[in-house]
Amino acid sequence: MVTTKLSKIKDSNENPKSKAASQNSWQKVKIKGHVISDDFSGSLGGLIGLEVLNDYDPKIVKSSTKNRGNNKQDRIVKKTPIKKRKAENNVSDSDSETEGSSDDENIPGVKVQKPSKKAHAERHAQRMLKQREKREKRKEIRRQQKVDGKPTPTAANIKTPKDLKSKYTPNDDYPPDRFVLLRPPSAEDLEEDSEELDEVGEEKEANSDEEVPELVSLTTPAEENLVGWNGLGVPQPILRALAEQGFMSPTQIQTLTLPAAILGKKDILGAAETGSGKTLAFGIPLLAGIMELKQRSITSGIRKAPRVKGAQKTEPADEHHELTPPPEELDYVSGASDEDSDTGQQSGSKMGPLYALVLTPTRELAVQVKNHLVAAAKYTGIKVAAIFGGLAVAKQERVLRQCPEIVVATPGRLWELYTQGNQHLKKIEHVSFLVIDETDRMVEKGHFEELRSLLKVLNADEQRKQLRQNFVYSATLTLVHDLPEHMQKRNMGKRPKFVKQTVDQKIQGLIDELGISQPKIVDITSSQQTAQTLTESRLVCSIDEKDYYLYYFIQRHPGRTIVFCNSIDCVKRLATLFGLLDCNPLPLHANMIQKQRLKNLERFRDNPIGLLIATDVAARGLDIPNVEHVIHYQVPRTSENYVHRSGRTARANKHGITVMFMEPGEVKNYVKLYKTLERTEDLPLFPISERFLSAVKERVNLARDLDKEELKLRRTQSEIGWMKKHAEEMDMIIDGFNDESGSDMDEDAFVIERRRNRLHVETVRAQLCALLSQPIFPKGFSFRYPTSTGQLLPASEIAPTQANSAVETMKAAIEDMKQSKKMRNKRKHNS
Ligand SMILES: Nc1ncnc2c1ncn2[C@@H]1O[C@H](COP(=O)(O)OP(=O)(O)OP(=O)(O)O)[C@@H](O)[C@H]1O
Repeated sequence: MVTTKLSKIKDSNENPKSKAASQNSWQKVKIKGHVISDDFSGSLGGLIGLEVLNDYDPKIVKSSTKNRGNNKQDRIVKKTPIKKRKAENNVSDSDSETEGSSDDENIPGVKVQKPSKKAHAERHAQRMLKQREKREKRKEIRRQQKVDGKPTPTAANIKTPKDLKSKYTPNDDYPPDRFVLLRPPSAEDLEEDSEELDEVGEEKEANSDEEVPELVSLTTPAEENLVGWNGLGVPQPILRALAEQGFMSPTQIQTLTLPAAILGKKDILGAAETGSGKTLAFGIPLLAGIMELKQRSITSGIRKAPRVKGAQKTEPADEHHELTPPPEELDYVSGASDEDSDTGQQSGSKMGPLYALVLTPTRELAVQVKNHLVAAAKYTGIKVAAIFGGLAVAKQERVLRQCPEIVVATPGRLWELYTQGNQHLKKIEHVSFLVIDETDRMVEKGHFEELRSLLKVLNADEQRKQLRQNFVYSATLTLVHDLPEHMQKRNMGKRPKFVKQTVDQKIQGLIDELGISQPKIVDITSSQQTAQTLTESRLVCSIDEKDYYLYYFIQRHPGRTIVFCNSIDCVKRLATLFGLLDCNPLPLHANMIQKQRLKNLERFRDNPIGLLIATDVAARGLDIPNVEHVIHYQVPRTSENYVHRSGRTARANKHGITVMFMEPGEVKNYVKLYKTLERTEDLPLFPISERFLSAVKERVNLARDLDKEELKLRRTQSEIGWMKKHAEEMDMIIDGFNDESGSDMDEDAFVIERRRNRLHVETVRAQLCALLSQPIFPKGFSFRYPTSTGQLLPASEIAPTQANSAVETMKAAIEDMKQSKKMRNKRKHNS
């Protein structure tokens, strides 16, 4: 049983009468069981609610009492009764800047010495004098600022509890800087001594005998918004970096998982829609955990492991890890190589542990996750590196010699380097944090065999496995499939042989496979699986017409667009065709060299009307801002692919649209997908204005023609090249092969044919060029499409600014469909 001041807050909130009564003194109450600190300091970082503690590490409960003497920060935000403040000031007068806490009275051994009236009057006079001087000084500063221009408040100059530490108190026991900033000071405040905060209270105290008001007016609205992160345990340096990126409050998945991950040290299995901020949901706990381990000078094991029978006690790895190469073996020269940028902030020691391993299914995603972590780690000094295939092994080994504390990797390259005996990667055996992003994809059978090998290494030691904190995330973690057809057929008898896997079974399978011990499962995916802000649609056509509709869509609705195909060949063909149509397509598939893949992504990011044509290699995780459209050129093979492809748009609460192109042969796949996603209604049809299709077809047909002719020419060219090469080798001269001029001397039919081909190509290209210079849609064109009642929807129903927006067009069409359905029902009812 512990006495706390928790009751006062509860009382004052709930009952106005008791509020008045309790304002003058804290009510001591007895609470059975665990007590949670209600303050916003201490290792709880502003925890929490009683109910959540059941899930948390017992350390937290202990620390709530341990840190009671250090509750500095709540003074900034809470109202303190003036009489109590007076007593506190008297107590702490000798270390004048330290404001007393009401809790101090409860600390055994603290004696309150009552001063004489005279001494009090003297001190009061001194204080008043000092305040007057300060006021003058402040006025002078403000005058100066008016002349020079005011400093703008930025996240960088937000005053933190740590910043205030030296000014408020010389107490060395001030809690570590893992506290949420509750009331960041304003720019003006930055110019003044934090001592003033006390004095403002004192000044008021001198003038009136009322309560000291909350010191809230010193903040800017932007900084105040950071309060959204309160109570989640996010350390201040991370918070500062988040504020800089404009992340003023957590997303839902972050709110739900961060306390359990940071404060409870729980394993997390998280499922949330695409673009909902899952990367930081695991990124922040990684960084916070590493900061904590560094503070505690421990290199491995973020949490206490339960004792395993028969297992030997694992000694924590020491600070200078034995597997870290000695400095003389390092050939890294600071600033001399481009690997600098790959490890985020690269400075200081090359000796160091590997705290965290993040595994991703694709190389692009590894780079992106690394970048997210580097941005969030800006003020922590934690180094992050990405290791993935397609780049030179030697380069990546150099990166690893700098001992990044977090390694983000694809399983293949990681395993390759590990088995080659890389010294830094050897440390994965006792890594403190493991993240498996896009987990459902990573553990799919037949993929990422290296992951299984890695898991064997990671889980080899039971004790270490228990010490490790695991994070498992995906948008489709809890998506379960119907039984395949052949199993359904075999289930026809009385007793079904096969049963559909449940969500719980799927989760349990993951827990067993990954060796997770203390999971907290958070599933906030909606029943439709895709983002709430996504508008979904489909377009039914023949295979041949798909190119027309794609060109129509791109021309009609300019905007950043990703086109997904099921095969590399399809990507290549479309990239060539749309290149000829001057759409500047950027292909992305697994057969491209890695540098080109990354370059194309960069270009796509930079172009607001960029067109990326990709296989499913780009389906998962890629966070490209403001992708407006996702086109499924072919119906995806799995529901997961549909959800992830579609999730490249409508991210972070932005709006986006997906259009699925469907030819009759793909209906079967569509139905399967529709069932798995538990849809009850067909996807609505995307509206097309037929009157422009002939112009579209003409251009696309010419481009196809040109493509064919160019291919023919390339083939003959390469044939000639081959023959020429062999003729030269044999020292032979073959008529016409050297001729590129088209002179009359050529009688050879082969040469004449070649010249004709070239001429045809040039003619078609000129025709296409002329057509492409004309717009398909006249300037100022307002979209009118046939409604479900067969009439044209008046253009006035779509705002002119939104006339080009595919989302708005689709929304208007959906609305129209609803209206006509209503009308039909009404007519039925009347008749
Ligand atoms: N607290 C926040 N406030 C505002 N934006 C945020 C916040 N956290 C993350 N974001 C932004 O939201 C976007 C999506 O985040 P992220 O890539 O982590 O999504 P995700 O859930 O992992 O998506 P996917 O399932 O597609 O991988 C990113 O641009 C990220 O910077």
